[in-house]
Amino acid sequence: MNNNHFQIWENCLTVIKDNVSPISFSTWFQPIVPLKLDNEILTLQVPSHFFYEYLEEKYIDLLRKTLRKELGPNAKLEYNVVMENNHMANVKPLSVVVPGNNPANTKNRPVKNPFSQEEPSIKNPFVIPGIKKLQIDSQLNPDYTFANFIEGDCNRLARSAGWAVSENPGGTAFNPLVLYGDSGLGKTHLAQSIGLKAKELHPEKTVLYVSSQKFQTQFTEAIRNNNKNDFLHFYQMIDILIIDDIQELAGKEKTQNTFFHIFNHLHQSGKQLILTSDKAPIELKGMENRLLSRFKWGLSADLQNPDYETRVRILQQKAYKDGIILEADVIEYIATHVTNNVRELEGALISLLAQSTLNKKELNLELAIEIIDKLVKNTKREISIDYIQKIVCDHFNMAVDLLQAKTRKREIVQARQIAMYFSKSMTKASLSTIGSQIGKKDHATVLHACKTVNNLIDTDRAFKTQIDEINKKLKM
Ligand SMILES: Nc1ncnc2c1ncn2[C@@H]1O[C@H](COP(=O)(O)OP(=O)(O)OP(=O)(O)O)[C@@H](O)[C@H]1O
Repeated sequence: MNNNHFQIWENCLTVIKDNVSPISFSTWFQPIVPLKLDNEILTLQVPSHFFYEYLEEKYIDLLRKTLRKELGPNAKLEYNVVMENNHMANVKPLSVVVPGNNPANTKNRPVKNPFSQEEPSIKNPFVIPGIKKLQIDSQLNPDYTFANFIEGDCNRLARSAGWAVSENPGGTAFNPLVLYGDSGLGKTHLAQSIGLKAKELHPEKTVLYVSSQKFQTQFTEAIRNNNKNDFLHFYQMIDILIIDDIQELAGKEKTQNTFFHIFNHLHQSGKQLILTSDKAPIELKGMENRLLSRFKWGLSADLQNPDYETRVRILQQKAYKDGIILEADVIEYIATHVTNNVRELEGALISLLAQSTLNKKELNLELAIEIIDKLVKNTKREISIDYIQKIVCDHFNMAVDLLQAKTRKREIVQARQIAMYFSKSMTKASLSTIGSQIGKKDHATVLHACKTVNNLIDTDRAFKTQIDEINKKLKM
């Protein structure tokens, strides 16, 4: 048996070369430097932790086979990872045992788990090939299941894309899956449903939900404690990463930069990313272009305001879950008057229940009218696209349905443009959300509508008067 580590590794490389693509060979094997051979333990130096993990993930079988061929059945492999500043003094031993599971012999470099409160290190997350998965709390809310997420026209695409992703994480074209839409429309719920379902279907996968705010705080802390690499490595080990409210990273360049590396690593390794945002990626401000362009690689699916039928079904389901029976007229009343978003719908139901229980009042239409009217008056009304369409159509004395009609009739086209114009100026909805709700148009049509209305306001006095009147009605 040849004891020269260079020669042994050279022999291994000859076999490996025949078993991997030329690109993989030059990327993953040529940078490896054989350091020593101690009995049957070959020590290899790898350029980074990421590199080490990648080898472990993709090539451990090949490495095991080749090494055993060279050194016999007791062959073992040990990695040395070069730390970032490249000083040899900083080369940290990070041992991995091949093939025996012999944790007693291993020295492990703990990676700080930013989610762990008291004990910062994860125990041996990757000592034993094959059982090196992170054990972490996924931070998922068990109530946010697909079963509890009512489907409607407002969320159908997002929901089915989410379902597909949970069945085959990292294996669909929807990577990243970006869920976007206004506040309270179910982005967090849906994103977490995907995580829960994926965990159920693929228990071996590591799922993590994190809000952008928490991600940001952890990052700042990692920098302060000189743990940036651990932070990076922790996130690079996740199989399904869900980051909520990505718009909150706007302007945070360093965090974005780190997220960029995490994103690339995960995406390249076939891991799934699920992001939520209050705007379509195209409209996100303060984000690096290279990140934005990556968000567009997968699918961006929006969540819209639920229509009346969906609101009714959501209320029925929530009431059922709370174990109460609501008369149809009570549900209809709430669904008609609380139209902004699902969170407010839930709030209305909770107020109604509380009032009925605390004041021992019967939960009937009379109570619903009393409570909901107060609630609607007290909430600073966020004007919804539905409401704008209704007011615009009332003003022109036409049925609301006509705005959805496929027609080029001048009055209808103009009413549609006016509704789009007000939706853009009075709601936070994106151009595409507005377009899809008003006549199923695209964002370019909405943009054109806004320009046309602005031009007419400047040039046509009668038109401007109409706009002022509608504006007044909307603000009443
Ligand atoms: N389709 C739905 N079916 C049942 N419940 C829903 C649905 N959509 C939203 N909800 C409920 O509405 C509430 C608000 O949803 P969620 O927090 O997911 O909204 P969000 O879009 O993430 O809001 P934000 O942008 O403010 O974080 C949650 O309690 C959620 O369970």
